[in-house]
Amino acid sequence: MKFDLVTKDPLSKARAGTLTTDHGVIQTPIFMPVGTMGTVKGVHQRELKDDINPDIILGNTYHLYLRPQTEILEKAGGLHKFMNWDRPILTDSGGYQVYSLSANRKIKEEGVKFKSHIDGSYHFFSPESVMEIQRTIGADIIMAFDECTPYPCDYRYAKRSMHMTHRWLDRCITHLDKLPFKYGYSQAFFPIVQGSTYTDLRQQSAEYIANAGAVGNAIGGLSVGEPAEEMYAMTEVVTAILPEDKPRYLMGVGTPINILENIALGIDMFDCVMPTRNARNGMLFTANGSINIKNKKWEDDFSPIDEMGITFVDTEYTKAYLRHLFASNEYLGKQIATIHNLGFYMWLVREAREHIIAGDFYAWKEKMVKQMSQRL
Ligand SMILES: Cc1ccc(CCc2c3nc[nH]c3cc3c(=O)[nH]c(N)nc23)cc1
Repeated sequence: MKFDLVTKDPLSKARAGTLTTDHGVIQTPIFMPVGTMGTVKGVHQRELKDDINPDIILGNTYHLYLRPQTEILEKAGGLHKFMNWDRPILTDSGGYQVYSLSANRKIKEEGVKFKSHIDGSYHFFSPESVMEIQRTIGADIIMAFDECTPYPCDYRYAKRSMHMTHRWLDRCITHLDKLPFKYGYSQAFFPIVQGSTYTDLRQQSAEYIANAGAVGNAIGGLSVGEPAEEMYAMTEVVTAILPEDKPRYLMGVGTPINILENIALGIDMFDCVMPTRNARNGMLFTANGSINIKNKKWEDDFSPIDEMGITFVDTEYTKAYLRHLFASNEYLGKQIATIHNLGFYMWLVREAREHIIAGDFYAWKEKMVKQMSQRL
């Protein structure tokens, strides 16, 4: 995998880049739609390509391991073939999902024992086993097996957990070196910085991850409920240490404003469940703030969903119609809102890229942050 930095912004640490993988090119800054179970919920792969056009989507090791299970994915020739998506895919390693989804899990040095949220059966993830699972899923970018510390968490716990994440990282790398690619294309491996919201731990973890010399690096342990200011402060500390010539992925972030602020701090890749999850709840993001389409005030508003929207739903349907679909619990409503929100997130990061290249990103960012803070 190759990463070329196209340009840098004079007034911030924002960068525009191009990431080349065996399944295609990724223009950064990029937003990666979450496709947990091998689908971006409610959106056909054809709509995804034609109307939202993300350079890369995310899959989930935890979910795919439990269902359809790795042997099915292997028989299919990997996740790309299974879901008929021939562009890049990134999979998370499953640690975070065990911590956030499984009722009772036991984290030990060896790995994590957990109960399936589907049928209650017991399973065990280790750095070695999730490297094998991610080889079989076949994503273009795979993540290290880490422990995402909860927020808040005390210093001692954060320190112990960070050192275990570093030992797990070494085990991932050692094991990965023994596992050939399964489907004839290469897979890039990203380690993950932890350290909770403690500056000294974040610096230690960033140094350790930078020394691993991977082709890309991720920042974990954030977007777990901490105040935005703490998220920005930790991002600043870590991006000062991570190598400039490698892509930086801030996991689980975030709102449109979080994304612009973190682009200014030198982040290149983002993922978040908000555009898809909030869409299913009738919450629409726009350049002028957010809209709760279920609100009665839209029931006779026959204006387009979003005059400045970039997807077909924005101009082909009215606010009144979309509100009606939500009021009647019609699943077309969720589909329309999902396409709108993902289209808005793609527009936002593409606009950011253009302004970084034009050299006026900082002023544009300040204007957008104000504009998007409105409640419509
Ligand atoms: C499909 C998919 C869903 C979600 C993710 C990212 C999930 C995610 C976080 N989400 C919010 N904060 C997060 C922190 C971490 C983290 O520290 N480590 C890992 N491995 N994942 C995180 C990746 C892929």
